[in-house]
Amino acid sequence: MPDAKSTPAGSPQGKENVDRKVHGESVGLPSFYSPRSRPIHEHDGALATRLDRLDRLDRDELSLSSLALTPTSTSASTDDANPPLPPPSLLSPAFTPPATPGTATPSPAAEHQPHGVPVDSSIPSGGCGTKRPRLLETLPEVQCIVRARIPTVSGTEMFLHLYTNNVDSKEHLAIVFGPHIRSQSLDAPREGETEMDRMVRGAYTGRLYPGRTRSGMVGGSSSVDNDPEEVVTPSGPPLVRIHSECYTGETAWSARCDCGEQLDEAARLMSLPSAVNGGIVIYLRQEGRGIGLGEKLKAYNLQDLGSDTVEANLLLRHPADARSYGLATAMLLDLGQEEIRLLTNNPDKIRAVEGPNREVRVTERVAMVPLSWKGKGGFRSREVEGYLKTKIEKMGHMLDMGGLQ
Ligand SMILES: Nc1nc2c(ncn2[C@@H]2O[C@H](COP(=O)(O)OP(=O)(O)OP(=O)(O)O)[C@@H](O)[C@H]2O)c(=O)[nH]1
Repeated sequence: MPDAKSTPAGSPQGKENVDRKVHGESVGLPSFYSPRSRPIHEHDGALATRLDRLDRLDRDELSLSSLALTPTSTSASTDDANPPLPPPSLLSPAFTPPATPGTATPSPAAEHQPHGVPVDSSIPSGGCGTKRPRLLETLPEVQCIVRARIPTVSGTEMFLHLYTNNVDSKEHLAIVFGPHIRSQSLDAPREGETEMDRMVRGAYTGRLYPGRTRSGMVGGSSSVDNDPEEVVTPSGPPLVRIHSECYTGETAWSARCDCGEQLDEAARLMSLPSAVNGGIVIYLRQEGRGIGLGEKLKAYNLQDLGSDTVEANLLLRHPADARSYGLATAMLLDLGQEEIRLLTNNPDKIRAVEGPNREVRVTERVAMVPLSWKGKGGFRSREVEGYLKTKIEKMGHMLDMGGLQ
């Protein structure tokens, strides 16, 4: 593959390379990406078959919550021109499930500190629900292709890591808070690369500055002794959020879900001075719980016609949740994390991210309580109440329904 020197990003050849298969991978990456340190695919021919199989698996075997629910509420006989006024709240205390550890709204004293509850998925009473998601036997292979420092509007800096993998052609991301968390696949030397190549793909220690000529990496491992900032000895696992892409909630200001708020809150918690063990948001491109944006928009129309979020998916012949988390597990391992504190209310996610052989262990679950339930801003809407209610009632989310008024 041509490197940065021979094929500039803006050149016609660079553009042409964007959609070209490289080493058998449909990575769709521009030509200025550095070569992989090792080929992920040994046999190009097997890839299409594998992707096809995984595509099908996504809908069956990888489905975390293929609930056998029969859609019920789509047959509303109301006149389209005169829809009934929504009730003040969709929720009744009668639905409140028994208290589950970690579901309560945290006390004001705890508001600046993400407090979690210990979990252990290996025992039934471990706080991870009872369902066992079906997982692939082996984890996907991932490689961090490039990393860059991102100063954020809150003043905190983070490092954005872009990954490719051997199961799909999407660019999954890890948003890393804490300079001590490093990607092994990024730091590994690549054949024929120069020091400038290494710095351009983000495999350097410390900070870049105009005129810098050395990456600060020796023999594939980071020599962090030249940057005291990176000499951090974590005293425990980092805080991790596994976030699934949500264009509507993160970009289009949707009040149908709390995805945008959750992403912001995860970043805020990971930026706290007390977050000395660092934090990672694994940002997976599985829009709409894996069904894609187009199908999610259809689901929204079905929701406006009376279905809840699960029923709408089923009516469209999708599983209630078509996501998988093997890529997240593999990315966490690449970032050197075998134990994590996970920000979630979703018990399926805990088990799934641990991997088929518990390659990663979730030691603690930190609840994601909507900000408005805590009286800390956020927003309320009829739609988000329905969304959260369905998560609690049908998808086993560990949230205290009492937060819904
Ligand atoms: N199909 C479908 N997907 C939705 C809907 N609303 C949000 N989503 C998607 O749901 C995903 C967000 O789920 P998460 O925030 O990871 O929530 P979760 O796994 O259910 O649980 P938490 O970790 O507790 O937040 C994103 O991919 C959204 O695009 C909906 O109405 N229908």
